[in-house]
Amino acid sequence: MKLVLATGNRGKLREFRQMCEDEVVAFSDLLGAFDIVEDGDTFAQNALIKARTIYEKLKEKDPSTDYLVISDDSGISLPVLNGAPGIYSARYAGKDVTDKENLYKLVEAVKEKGLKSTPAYYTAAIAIVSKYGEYVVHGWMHGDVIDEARGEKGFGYDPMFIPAGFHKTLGELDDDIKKNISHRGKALALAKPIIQMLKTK
Ligand SMILES: O=c1nc[nH]c2c1ncn2[C@H]1C[C@H](O)[C@@H](COP(=O)(O)OP(=O)(O)OP(=O)(O)O)O1
Ligand SMILES: [Mg+2]
Repeated sequence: MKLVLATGNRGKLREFRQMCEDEVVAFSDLLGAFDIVEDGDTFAQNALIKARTIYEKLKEKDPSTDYLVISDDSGISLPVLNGAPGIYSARYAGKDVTDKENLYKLVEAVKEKGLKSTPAYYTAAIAIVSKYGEYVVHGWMHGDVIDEARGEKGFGYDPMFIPAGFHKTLGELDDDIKKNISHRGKALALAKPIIQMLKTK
């Protein structure tokens, strides 16, 4: 069974493909690319919005196929910023901004607090939508963000995030380290048995 991933984020698509044994198809390959309005109040609500939207459009297009759609809504939260940017991580620097603009705005926010580093955590909510129902699982990754960006690996805020127990940023660490400790990897570890159960129904 193909897993359809309801994301437009290339970094996420790469990581899901690295972590999933099943073939992961980007929804844009089946439906063309389009934005989905994420107006939920939580990561879980936004993940469900994305997975439901793609599932419904696929069913309209091809009613005879059983699709299993998964999505990921994720972000970074800083207690020193009362949890910001949180669910607004993708648009922290504004509408239609790049990862780099978001990253450097958060680096500046850490500097404005007069800090060299401060605790932070990533949250990932993965939603699964199929004809048998809907499921949501979560994963978190704790660490610190620093007042500079180091390395080009990963995506988004990775160059300023140092996972707990490490001294390098996720911009400096390889994907094969990140996938074993990340919020996305932990959420996917919970999603996989559900996906397996749905595949065998
Ligand atoms: O592992 C990560 N490493 C670095 N940054 C990350 C990570 N995980 C999420 N993030 C950041 C990127 C984006 O600024 C926001 C996700 O926003 P989010 O709406 O879930 O994703 P998105 O808009 O990029 O793509 P989509 O909604 O199509 O899945 O948090
Ligand atoms: Mg998004």
